Amino acid sequence: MSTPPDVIRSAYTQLAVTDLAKSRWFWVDMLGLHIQHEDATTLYLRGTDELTHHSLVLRAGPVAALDHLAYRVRAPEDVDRAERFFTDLGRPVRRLPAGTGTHGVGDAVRVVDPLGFTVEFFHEIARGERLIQRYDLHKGAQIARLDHFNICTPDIPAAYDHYRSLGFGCSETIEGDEHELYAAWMFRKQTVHDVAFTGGAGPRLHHIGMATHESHQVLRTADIFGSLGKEHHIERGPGRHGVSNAFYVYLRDPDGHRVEIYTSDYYTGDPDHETYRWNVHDDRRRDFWGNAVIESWYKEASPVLDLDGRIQPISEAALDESAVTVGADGLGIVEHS
Ligand SMILES: O=S(=O)(O)c1ccc(O)c(O)c1
Ligand SMILES: [Ca+2]
Ligand SMILES: [Fe+2]
Repeated sequence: MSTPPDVIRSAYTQLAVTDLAKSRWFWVDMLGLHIQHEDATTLYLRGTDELTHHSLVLRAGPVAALDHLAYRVRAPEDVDRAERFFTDLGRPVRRLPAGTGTHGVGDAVRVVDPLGFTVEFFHEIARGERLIQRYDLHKGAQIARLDHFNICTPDIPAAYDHYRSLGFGCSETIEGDEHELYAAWMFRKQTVHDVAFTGGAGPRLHHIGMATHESHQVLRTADIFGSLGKEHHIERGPGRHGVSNAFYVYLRDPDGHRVEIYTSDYYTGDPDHETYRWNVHDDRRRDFWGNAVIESWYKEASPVLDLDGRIQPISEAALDESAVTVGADGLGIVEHS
């Protein structure tokens, strides 16, 4: 296997949206993302702490779908490494020299990875002016930055193996009594995850996680949607995660794309960082206070496009976490002293 690219972090998501004006209302007016650039068909957005051009691209299209995920790599040579790595895997690969891909991004390569997701690897990207202390421009959810991608895939062990081959660490897992893998959180930057896997039919995008600095911004997000009678966009939470320990709320945008407003996870940067493993019967794993996970959160997700913009066919999952029940007493089977 050839040398993998040196991935720094999850960097941006490009979504296809069916009504750019409605998406602008949700992502800019309500969530407060900063418009770095826009044209008739596309919005380029970023959070207050982000110094690169964008972390979310919304492009008008006929079908709501994930166009591609994008990871930033450490050096220009890592774009070549990515091209070679996925070519050697026999995967579809398309080089996008500077000026031919996403506005603001330089030389890049897009691949369809072994899980069926269209993924871009780039190094060069235009800079954005520093908004970190422009509190006068921090609006809505006051999102600081993109934190992670969460993808639905039917074969969690295969997803784990693929991302391990790209040098990702594993911070936490959800496992069955026989250690079958239901979910995993994997990282390159030194926090809980850049990517996580939710078991289910796939390839589909489960959600993008956007980080705020404080839990009061998560609560404020829910309050803003409630204030405007738009509470139907709130799908799950606010609450405290077991996995990651983050405080969260999940929203659905006008196309049904899921976004998580997420804050306060933890450092994972030491070389001997150990994976924390949850039992699938522990009902604190996904919500630390034992609140149930709404069915739509397990079942609904966005389809993904291939390199030519066609919807990728999906395969059904072998394991279904939502079908796993906790103990009869309502307590997690894993008894805690
Ligand atoms: O619900 S989980 O606690 O498993 C969870 C943890 C971290 C996340 O980013 C997430 O989306 C979900
Ligand atoms: Ca319980
Ligand atoms: Fe998440």
